[in-house]
Amino acid sequence: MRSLAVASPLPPAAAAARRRPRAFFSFGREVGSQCWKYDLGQDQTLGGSLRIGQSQGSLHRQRLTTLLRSAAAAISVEQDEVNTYLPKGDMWSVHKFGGTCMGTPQRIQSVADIVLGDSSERKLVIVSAMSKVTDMMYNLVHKAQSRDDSYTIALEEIFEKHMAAAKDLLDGEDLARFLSQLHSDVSNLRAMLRAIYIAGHATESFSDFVVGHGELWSAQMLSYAIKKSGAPCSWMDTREVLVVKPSGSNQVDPDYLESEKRLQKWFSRQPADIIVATGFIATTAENIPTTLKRDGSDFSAAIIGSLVRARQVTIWTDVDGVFSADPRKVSEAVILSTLSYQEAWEMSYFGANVLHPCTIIPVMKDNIPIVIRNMFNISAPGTMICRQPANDNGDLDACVKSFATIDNLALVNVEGTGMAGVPGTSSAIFSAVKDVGANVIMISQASSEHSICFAVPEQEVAAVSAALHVRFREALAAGRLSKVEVINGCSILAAVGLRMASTPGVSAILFDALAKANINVRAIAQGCSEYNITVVLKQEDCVRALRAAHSRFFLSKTTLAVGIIGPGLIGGTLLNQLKDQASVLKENMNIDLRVIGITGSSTMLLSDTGIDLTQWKELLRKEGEPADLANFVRHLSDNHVFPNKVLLDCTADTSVASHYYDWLKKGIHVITPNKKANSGPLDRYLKLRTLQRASYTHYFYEATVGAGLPVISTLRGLLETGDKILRIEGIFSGTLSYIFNNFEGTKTFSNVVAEAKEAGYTEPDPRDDLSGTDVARKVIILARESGLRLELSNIPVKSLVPEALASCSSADEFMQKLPSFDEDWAKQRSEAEAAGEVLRYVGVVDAVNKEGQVELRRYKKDHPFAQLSGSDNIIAFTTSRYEEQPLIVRGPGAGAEVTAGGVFCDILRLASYLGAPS
Ligand SMILES: NC(=O)c1ccc[n+]([C@@H]2O[C@H](COP(=O)([O-])OP(=O)(O)OC[C@H]3O[C@@H](n4cnc5c(N)ncnc54)[C@H](O)[C@@H]3O)[C@@H](O)[C@H]2O)c1
Ligand SMILES: N[C@@H](CCO)C(=O)O
Ligand code: NA
Repeated sequence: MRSLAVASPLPPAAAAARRRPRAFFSFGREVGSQCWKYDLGQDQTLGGSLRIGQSQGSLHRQRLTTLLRSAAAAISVEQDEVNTYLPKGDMWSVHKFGGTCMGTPQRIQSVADIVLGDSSERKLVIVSAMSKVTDMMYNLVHKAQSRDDSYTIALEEIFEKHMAAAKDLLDGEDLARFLSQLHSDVSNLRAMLRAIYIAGHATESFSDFVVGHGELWSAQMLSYAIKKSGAPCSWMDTREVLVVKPSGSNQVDPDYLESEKRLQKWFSRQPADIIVATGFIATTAENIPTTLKRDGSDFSAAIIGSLVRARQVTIWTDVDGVFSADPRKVSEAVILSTLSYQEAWEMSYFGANVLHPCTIIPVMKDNIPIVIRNMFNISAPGTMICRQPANDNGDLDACVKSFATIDNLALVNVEGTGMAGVPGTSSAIFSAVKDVGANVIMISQASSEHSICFAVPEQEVAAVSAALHVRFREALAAGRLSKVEVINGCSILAAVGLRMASTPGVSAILFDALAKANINVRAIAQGCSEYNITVVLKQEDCVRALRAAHSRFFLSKTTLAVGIIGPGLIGGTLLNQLKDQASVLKENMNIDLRVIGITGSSTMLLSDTGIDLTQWKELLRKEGEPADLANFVRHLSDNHVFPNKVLLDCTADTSVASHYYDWLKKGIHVITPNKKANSGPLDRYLKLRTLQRASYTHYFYEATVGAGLPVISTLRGLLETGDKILRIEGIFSGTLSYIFNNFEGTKTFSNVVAEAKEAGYTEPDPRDDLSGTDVARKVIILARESGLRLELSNIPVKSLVPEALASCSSADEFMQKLPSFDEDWAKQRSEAEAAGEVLRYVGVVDAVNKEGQVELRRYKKDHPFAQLSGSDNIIAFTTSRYEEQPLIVRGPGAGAEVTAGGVFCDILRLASYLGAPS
């Protein structure tokens, strides 16, 4: 049972007057019931006409109040002395409307409607000045004290603004009353500003007095607007009630006792069910007007909420509630339904636009919930800030409530062997920091005590560093301290959540998300309260880090920004597959793929948020800019919105492939069907793989061998589970497979080659296929994957390109001249046929002898290699485990759809490595 005392003893002087009646009333409310109990004191005689004896029972609050009032009236006790009128407790609901909510007469009317729509018995409404008015008022004072006489015009504008609003909103007597007050206030202000103008100076209290008029006028307008609908409503100048004392720079402490007394007094004079009170302004104990400084109106609402023990304080604003991260930086940020006081506190510290921490203190002590709601979307339930978050579902991911960032910081690192075990070092460091007035945002010291690092705002770091150099001059000279180092360009990312405390694994998830987004963490701090994990990172990584962490904790998508190089046959087909599958991936697998760049060899198309894939070709043609690979890659790596980025190289270009190392180094994942990197110079290949294995950056190339067939993944599976590769043998060329499967005597050789090219099986230049180079590359790729250190030149290759055509300047010329060799080919074919054999072009990785071969062989017609059709590849793995019967992978090994499908599989593999569900 909570005591809700509504009466206070009379002052001793009054109590001493025996003839005067005394009234000690106390009210209590049974938790969970609407029954009010009263106990009307001790056998009191309240004058001749009214006698209330010992009495106890249930009575409705309203009837009791009426009773008390008539008792007071009947015995003609001065109201001040009876002092029993301010009820407290659950009947009160406090609302606060900021400047934006009070921005126009229409909005003020909506505010009135919201207040009237609240069914609470009593309502206390705190309002700010109409939007921009506070700034206009400060500007008035500024102008006047700088002797700029345009202050008179500025004052006139303010007057006009309020007059116009009032005329829109009110009518009749109320309008007249308001306008007359406005006139009189403005003429007082004019006089006061004139004085400031002459003096060339305004004291803080003068300035506070002037500025507070914005709230006075908006409170009056709203109270008249509410009254207009017939509800009894008074307005309150909180300077009569709210007493505060300054406490440090730009801060005040409320005097609750004195404020409560004054509020009682005010209420006993003007009891009303709806009170509209001015936010922001207050008074000192000496009755000098002042303000509540930062976020003052929220603070007013919280203090008054506490004074009346409100059941709830609602802060109305223009957002749906508190977001899990800044929605300008994380588009998937969600509205939180509840937050604990501590969480709100932590978040507001980190600049999340929640509440000023001081706003939480008054309500926290009385356990009053604050609800943040959107007055422009009243269907949104908003965010409730209260003691116990209600939506604890025991889920590890739900431990983090929100993420916040602070930019423009510098880290200071003080390091040296002379610090360990020497008491007073940190005190000396921070007293030097204090002396230059810098604000320390975060501190971290490892237990070895050899270094202390802390973050300060970047603009304060020069002074801090200079002060430390002076303070530690001797220690630095003597080598006890080795350095005072400044690291500029830092940001803080903080994860906030009450339930992180004592839940293992939260930091692991956070750091895993950061590592996967290739973000380097420079410093870490977590207090033992465990509400907050703070990491310091490079400012340029900050938004990406925020998004990576947020998407890992908040069921939002694994977002992958994709850059496609080479929108030719494979690249173009892939783009179409991505277009068709994007929404399914989003829905079913929480993967959000955004193609933010496409570059061909002459034109490129860039987008910050994602290219519309239904018309990528048209957009590339119409809106494309000249291709520039360096700029293209920069576009991707400079994009700080998407945490994960991948470049898809769908060219056959050696020079594009030569950049993979740099891209991986930048933290950009690489996926490709291009064989050039893995079959290029061995040292480069090894360097690339070493880098990739040492980082969280991925490099996938399944489509380089057997197109979409699971060749690389099968080989890896065998190797990783400890199997030993003995031999890999097969038909690795879709083109050559197609050619020999279809070169059966009915068509010429050159015709079949043209068909293979037409079907999209060949390399951009079919000579790469016919020369055996393409097969040799695949053999090299598989050999290296199996651990052999071979160069392309180590593999003897039987070329099918007639020597005379090797020097053709283009693929077209080659195709034109090829028919002149048809006869030779017809001859070779019939010789094989006569022997009951077929021609097949095969590749071999001989892991035992550490060598590879690529050659045209003849096989009996019943050999498995002779049974293929279309562009089939067949790859036989002979291993320790598959020694008798090889493991065989077979199927179409070239062609646009299957190859693009193989690349797509790699993209999804990447997404799943990055945290998408598998
Ligand atoms: N066709 C298949 O069945 C198949 C199968 C597996 C792997 N691959 C590989 O896929 C890759 C693409 O083959 P494709 O058939 O789509 O070739 P393609 O010639 O149709 O497409 C390549 C595209 O890359 C562009 N390009 C070339 N150099 C570029 C550069 N430096 N910068 C930007 N763009 C550039 C070209 O303009 C063209 O649009 C090749 O590496 C190939 O080996 C193809
Ligand atoms: N040109 C290649 C494409 C697949 O890598 C082939 O024919 O096999
Ligand atoms: Na493959």
